[in-house]
Amino acid sequence: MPLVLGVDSSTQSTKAVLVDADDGTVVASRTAPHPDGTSVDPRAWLEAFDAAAGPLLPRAAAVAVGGQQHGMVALDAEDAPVHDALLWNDTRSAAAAAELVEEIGGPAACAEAVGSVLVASFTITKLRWLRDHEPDAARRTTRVLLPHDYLTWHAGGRRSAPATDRGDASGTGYYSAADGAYREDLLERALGHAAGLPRVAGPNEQVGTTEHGAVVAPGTGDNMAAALGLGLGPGDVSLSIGTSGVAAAVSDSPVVDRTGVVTGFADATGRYLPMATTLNAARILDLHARLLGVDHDELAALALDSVPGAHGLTVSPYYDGERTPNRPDASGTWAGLTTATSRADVARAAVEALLCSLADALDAVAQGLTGVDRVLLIGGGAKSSAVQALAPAVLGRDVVLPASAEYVALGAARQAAWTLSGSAEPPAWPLAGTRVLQAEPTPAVRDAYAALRDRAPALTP
Ligand SMILES: Nc1ncnc2c1ncn2[C@@H]1O[C@H](COP(=O)(O)OP(=O)(O)O)[C@@H](O)[C@H]1O
Ligand SMILES: O=C(CO)[C@@H](O)[C@H](O)COP(=O)(O)O
Repeated sequence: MPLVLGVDSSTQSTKAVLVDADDGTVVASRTAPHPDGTSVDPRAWLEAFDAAAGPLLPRAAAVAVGGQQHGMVALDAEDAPVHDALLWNDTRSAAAAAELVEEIGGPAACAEAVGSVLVASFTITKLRWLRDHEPDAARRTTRVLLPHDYLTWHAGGRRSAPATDRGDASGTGYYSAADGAYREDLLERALGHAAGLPRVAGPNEQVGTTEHGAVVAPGTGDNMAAALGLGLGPGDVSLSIGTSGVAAAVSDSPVVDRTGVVTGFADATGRYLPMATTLNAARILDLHARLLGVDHDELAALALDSVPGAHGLTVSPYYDGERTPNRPDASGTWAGLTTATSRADVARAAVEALLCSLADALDAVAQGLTGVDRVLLIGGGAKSSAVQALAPAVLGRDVVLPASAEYVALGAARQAAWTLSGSAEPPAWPLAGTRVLQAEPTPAVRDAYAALRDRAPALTP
């Protein structure tokens, strides 16, 4: 029974799981926090990787990293960062995104070229921002990596050339998943000059070796790793409540959404991963808990003490700007407060707003599918008993709750086991301990949310 290590370097922390390659049983796990903020010195992720994964690495025969998508790791000729990495949720490049979409020929042409209509999350928009706002740093940029590429290179001691995979590459804005090729012309247009890019490895191709002789697998974006960890199949949609809220499904053919709501990413196995992503998710609950002076369990208990619709309190939860809908400059709005509004209502409104926002993302992804058989709920926010209780009510359908686990790290581990085995398919690890959540639908909650959401028109991408 060889052991394999899966690492999730997501927005808020690094999680590492050491797993039995034969059946996916977790034998050890560790975590390390990341700095707060929407721009981060990427070397902080290397430190978090060393703290979380370092002690487990000597026991692993293979390792893979799933990383938060899109982050801009711009390196100079000595491979030192020229600037803090702007993360997927940093909206300062919103104007650059609009500019690039226009230069590429408009939303439809952009979706055709790179699979998605660019918004501020995409790496390419951050490079344009760098060119315009930090020209010296832009001039010194000789190589551009994504967070998972940077960490994968680190795991292999930088002894092999940097590599990426088509899943994470598909979120850059300078890679076409449909064509399986970089659009270096677009990168050059954004940054002002050419820069080195990691080679795009195959889904289970070895890209390096650790100092202990373990196989380094290509890794992927965190959402692609989650799909692999869940074993997402046709008819499945995953809903992840992490820092971002994500609805994702696997598809055999590329998806091109000219409205820009669904991004046409690639998955980690050679297929595609249409997704809709919100910028505000678990942190909606964090904020309301902080304002109420309670922890997450108390927030959930309070929320369950209120009623559907929170006695008229509706929240537009776009606290940190939003991406679905595309409102990078938005902030949060509370509507329907009265002197009778209770703490329980404030908690309830947060959970309902989070779920309504995810329901919009789910609807957008479902539109491109022939049908949705299962909705699977994962991520830190899915641990909330109020989220679990209210999800089927707000979504108006049964929801599958897999056993609480780090599915991004597990997906990375599964890729590591696949790379180690050299077999044609990833190992078949069971998805044990799932529960089906059911509740009476509460459509009025979504109606109230939609009315508040639509008071301000969305920006056209
Ligand atoms: N029991 C809980 N109820 C609600 N939210 C929770 C709970 N446990 C953790 N969280 C929230 O989940 C988030 C972390 O989720 P995670 O999926 O690890 O995020 P990311 O992958 O973006 O780093 C944090 O914002 C945290 O406060
Ligand atoms: O930008 C996206 C997807 O396009 C985000 O989903 C990031 O990949 C960050 O993920 P989490 O840290 O929330 O898991």
